[in-house]
Amino acid sequence: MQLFRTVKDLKDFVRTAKKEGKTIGLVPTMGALHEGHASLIKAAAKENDVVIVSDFVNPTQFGPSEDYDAYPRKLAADEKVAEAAGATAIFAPSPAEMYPHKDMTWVEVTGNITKVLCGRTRPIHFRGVATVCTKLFNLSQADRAYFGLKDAQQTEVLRRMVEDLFMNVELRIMPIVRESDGLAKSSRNVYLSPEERKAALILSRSLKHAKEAFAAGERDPRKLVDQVTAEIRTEPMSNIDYVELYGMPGLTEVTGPIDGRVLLAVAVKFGTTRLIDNVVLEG
Ligand SMILES: Nc1ncnc2c1ncn2[C@@H]1O[C@H](COP(=O)(O)OP(=O)(O)OP(=O)(O)O)[C@@H](O)[C@H]1O
Ligand SMILES: CC(C)(CO)[C@@H](O)C(=O)[O-]
Ligand code: BAL
Repeated sequence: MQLFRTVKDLKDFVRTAKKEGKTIGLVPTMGALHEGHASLIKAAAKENDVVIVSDFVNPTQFGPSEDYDAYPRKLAADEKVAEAAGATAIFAPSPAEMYPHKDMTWVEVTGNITKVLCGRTRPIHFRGVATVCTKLFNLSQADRAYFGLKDAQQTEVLRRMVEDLFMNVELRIMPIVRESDGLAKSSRNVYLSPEERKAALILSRSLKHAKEAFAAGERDPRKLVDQVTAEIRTEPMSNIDYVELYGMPGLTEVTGPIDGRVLLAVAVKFGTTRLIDNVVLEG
């Protein structure tokens, strides 16, 4: 597996791969790779000749009081995980490589999809994600790009961007990988104290109960949301940011399903760590 630190080196690699008629899969990440990322890399390796993993903590998607500085950076370990999962190359640029000019060119998806849910507390977040993903799609010339459904709103924002800008990349959305006790794998889990880690299990547990209620016939969005909210509140260490449904009329301004799915999504803080999770109810 090759490591590229510069835009030029990545471009040279991509040019050669394209000349050889190879298909390219891109897995955008912020590093600190875990089994969730590995599942995306494995899927990409199955479907493409070449797999490029980007490993870049993107400054433009963090708000001023967020965890950009604290975010874990582990390139040496990431190289091992990426290679074992089947990556051909890892692209780990500096912020100056990715953002060479002070005067920025932004890509911004407007409308409710970027303003609700995570957009309420992270108002500049999706502009940073859309901008960096556009750069990564252009640099990698990927045929397919792989994202996790854990960041469900992100997948919907990117789907709209790709559609609106006629980008030549197919988005492949993969299921959430969990710890054996149910906690969704996340690079931010390392911030949790042992007590917070235990408390955080309320997310997957309450979502599982909502799925059971939906399977038993519950179709009132308010009741499903209230059920999850009430269960999360039984955990004293939790501090709810949102509990919302996607793709079901009645409760949220986000219209339309995500990738054809009805999802119940949550964002909850445990201490200073904000975790997100969701469950597919239908689709
Ligand atoms: N548990 C998981 N299962 C499947 N995909 C995942 C999982 N965790 C992250 N991903 C996906 O990996 C990609 C890169 O995510 P990122 O590097 O931000 O990791 P993360 O663990 O989600 O970190 P963070 O906790 O900061 O959100 C995204 O498409 C994300 O949805
Ligand atoms: C897609 C992404 C790598 C863009 O920085 C990031 O938002 C993430 O890790 O989900
Ligand atoms: N996985 C989303 C990256 C972020 O929270 O900034």
